[in-house]
Amino acid sequence: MQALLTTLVCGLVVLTTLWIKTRLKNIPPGPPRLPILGNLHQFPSGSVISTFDKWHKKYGPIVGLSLGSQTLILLGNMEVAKELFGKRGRIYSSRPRMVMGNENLTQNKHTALLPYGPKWKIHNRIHNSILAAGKTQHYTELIEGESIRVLHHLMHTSEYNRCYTRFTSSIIFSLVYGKQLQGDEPEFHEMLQIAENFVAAIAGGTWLVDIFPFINRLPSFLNPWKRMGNRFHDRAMRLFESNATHAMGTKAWNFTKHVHAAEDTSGLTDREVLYMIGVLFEAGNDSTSTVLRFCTMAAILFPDAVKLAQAELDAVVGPSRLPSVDDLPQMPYVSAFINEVLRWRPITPGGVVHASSEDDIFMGYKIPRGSVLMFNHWSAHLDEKTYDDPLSFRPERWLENDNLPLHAFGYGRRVCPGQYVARKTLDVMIPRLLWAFDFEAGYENGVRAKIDPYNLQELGALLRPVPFPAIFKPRDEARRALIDKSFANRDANLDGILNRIETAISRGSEVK
Ligand code: HEM
Repeated sequence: MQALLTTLVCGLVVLTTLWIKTRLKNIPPGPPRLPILGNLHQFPSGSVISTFDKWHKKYGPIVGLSLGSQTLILLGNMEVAKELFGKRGRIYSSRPRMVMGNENLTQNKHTALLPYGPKWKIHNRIHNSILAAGKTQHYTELIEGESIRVLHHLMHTSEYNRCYTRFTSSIIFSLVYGKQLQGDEPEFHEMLQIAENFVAAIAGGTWLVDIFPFINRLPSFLNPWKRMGNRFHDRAMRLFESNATHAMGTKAWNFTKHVHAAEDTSGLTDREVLYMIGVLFEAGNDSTSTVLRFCTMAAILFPDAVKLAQAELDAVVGPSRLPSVDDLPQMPYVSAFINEVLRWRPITPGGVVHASSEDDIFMGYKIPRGSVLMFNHWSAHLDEKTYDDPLSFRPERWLENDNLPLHAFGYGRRVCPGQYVARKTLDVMIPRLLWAFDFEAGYENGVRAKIDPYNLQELGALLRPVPFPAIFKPRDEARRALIDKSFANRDANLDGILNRIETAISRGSEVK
């Protein structure tokens, strides 16, 4: 009996090894693999981005790895990402199976985790109905109004992190639920916590249930992953429902009303619709505010670039009015500064992973069906073949070459649908910050802090700077007075702003 068992186990091991070997034959080059384990033992436990970057430097722009039975393909420059996610998007636009993330925590309702298929297409169509470039042009008034609050707060508080989070959250919350956020509302904190818990749960390493998906079929009392998923999902659902109820009861236009009145949601349940709307807050608040944190870091570390941007702002705008997005075409250096922030520290260094749905051959290599593909934004944005002196923060590079690629928002069919809102938010806020303030490192225990541009936190798909103290010094009294006056006179009537958005959208007019 024991001999039979040993033969069976040995047979299974040999078959698995042969299967993996066949599957991995001719995949793109990568670090040497062990039988069965593949590259699991080399998989970084600390900084993923620096290990992947080393592999790209050694093996080229496309690196093949094996994690047990899973094939992982890293894409390290724009050309390969464009080819696979762009031209061959039909087969490279899905997501890998995520038992914990997709099936348990979000119960097949989170846009970013859905496989490519009919349900994702409905989410994407509806998201684009409100976030496309043509719609986003009408949100300038809302974003500019919120930006004045940021300038005013930064003159009175050193808590710029909270200030940026409130700013980006309030823009999305106003559009989606028709309510501006002051920063102390319970629903705001609950939304932030759900988003944070979601990122932490997805980032917290591989779940046992993802390695052995069959255990997810165990009954509830033996299945802590499902129980945790149910609790998490119900909590998010309750909040999305109560936010939507508030949104439907407001006087003015908002995204929730638009979806219910004007979009074809057949194919989704009512709860899926609420979730699809709620996802926008999760995806949109931390991302854009993190770019502002990196912008602040760059502004402290590179005062010469700030001076050049300020000289341009002074020439085009002067001290007696705030810059607006209409000024940007006359301010190439300031526009380049914004691009450079997005390039220098990509906030999603590995993008969001894709999965392939067919076997494919690329550059002579095999990419087996079901491979996981990661567009490595960090390596792509710091690639010395694409960018001269890539580690330096040099806005000038965008003026020297207007064909430089920038793909902070991903590529292909899964490209970020919020990219235009995000970019508009940065196009409003960054010039205003540069116009209003000089930037300095703050103090820690009475000593001037040393800001390290490599002091970064990798949390799942997100890259953030480790919080650092910063001082925002108004550049002169005239600017200080103008910010105070603009804050006092700002139009705080959100309903009016939202109604103007609705009118502009329904006319399809080109007003900003
Ligand atoms: C600077 C800010 C932002 C950056 C850098 C960013 C970046 C990204 C990236 C890299 C992806 C994955 C693309 C891929 O799979 O290839 C993504 C997905 C997504 N983003 Fe953004 N994003 C930002 C802001 C926003 C905003 C403001 C919203 C909503 C209002 C948003 C909504 C989404 C959604 C819903 C997805 C999932 C798309 C899908 O799976 O089909 N993002 N974003």
